[in-house]
Amino acid sequence: MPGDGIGPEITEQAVRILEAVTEGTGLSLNFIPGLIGGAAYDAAGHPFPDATRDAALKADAVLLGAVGGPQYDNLDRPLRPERGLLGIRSAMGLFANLRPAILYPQLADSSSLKSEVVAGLDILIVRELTGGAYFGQPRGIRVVDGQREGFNTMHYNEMEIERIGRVAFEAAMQRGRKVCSVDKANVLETSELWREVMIRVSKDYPEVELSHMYVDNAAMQLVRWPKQFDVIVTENLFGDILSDQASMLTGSIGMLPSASLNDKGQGLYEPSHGSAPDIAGQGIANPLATILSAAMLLRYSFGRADLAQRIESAVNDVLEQGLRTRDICTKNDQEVSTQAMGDAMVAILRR
Ligand SMILES: NC(=O)C1=CN([C@@H]2O[C@H](COP(=O)(O)OP(=O)(O)OC[C@H]3O[C@@H](n4cnc5c(N)ncnc54)[C@H](O)[C@@H]3O)[C@@H](O)[C@H]2O)C=CC1
Ligand SMILES: CC(C)CC(=O)C(=O)O
Ligand SMILES: [Mg+2]
Repeated sequence: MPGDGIGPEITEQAVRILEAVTEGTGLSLNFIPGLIGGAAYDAAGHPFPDATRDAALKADAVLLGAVGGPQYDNLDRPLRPERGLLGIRSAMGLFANLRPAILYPQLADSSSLKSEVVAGLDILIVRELTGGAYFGQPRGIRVVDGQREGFNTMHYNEMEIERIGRVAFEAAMQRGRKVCSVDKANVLETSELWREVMIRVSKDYPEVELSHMYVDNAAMQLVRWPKQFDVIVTENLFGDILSDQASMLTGSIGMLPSASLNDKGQGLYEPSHGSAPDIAGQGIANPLATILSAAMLLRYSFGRADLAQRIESAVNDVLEQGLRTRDICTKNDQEVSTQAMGDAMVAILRR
């Protein structure tokens, strides 16, 4: 599902990479195109058409570009492209969003932070994806005392908190065995319950160290000393914001992939960034976040960690060759287009 803006440019490259890496491996992927976001609104009058829903629910995995654009910003809210994305996340029950922020060593100078602050960075943000203010009812704009007032509702029940907690603790068991739960328990009741449930879940994982941090402090700590974190688990809105922030530790938001998983073994894979209308159609978008999301697709939806690693190692190789899209290009590098980055990746994978 390419979606809008740079979506078609970056998914095109990710599909080429998936085709190249699976060649001759016994895994043959059948790609079914799907409309989502503004592209779906233009073609079918809705950002998440029934045909897209049906195809998504039948698929093993969904690869998605991004949705949204200024031409859609004045549509009624239910018809906006972003609602298509929220719709597919909800329809597939994709409650667990994994956003790994890993610094490829060649990009230490592309980060806005000092290289010693980010060198060796490897953190995983586990973001709850189907609850919180993005989905809470009631919501709307109403008139109160003659004034228009916007309102949203944030709520989380114990089941929702527990299941995302378990995802974070299980992930930590495979990594550095530390979970930092980020909340706003000094102010919000949802966070008070969140913290209580995280402590309860942690009892089942005695090898994992659980800590808690308020979200404002977490935003500061992420740029002060990000390597203190292993796994961060947090609710939907906080995770959305903190993951964009963490992306800059890796050099660019164009490097941050994501996997969104449900409890039926299905997944949706998309870069953490949006449709970047400011650079759409220019052939300069970084396709690596989407390509790394395709690697996550092979790992989580097809059990092919071997193929995922081949893609990740090819990303390392193209960076080693000095190839950079504009967002990660510093003065000694060779700037290449979205397509040329894809070409270089395919050449490495077919070698
Ligand atoms: N998952 C999704 O589909 C998301 C969609 N959006 C939508 O995207 C549209 C634009 O939103 P923004 O806030 O501007 O966020 P954005 O993530 O699209 O762009 C932010 C900045 O990062 C740059 N950027 C993003 N991806 C890049 C890439 N792969 N290579 C190089 N540079 C890249 C953009 O050029 C822009 O300067 C809006 O309509 C928004 O609602 C925003 C976030 C997520
Ligand atoms: C556009 C939003 C629905 C989502 C978002 O910003 C994200 O998932 O990162
Ligand atoms: Mg976001």
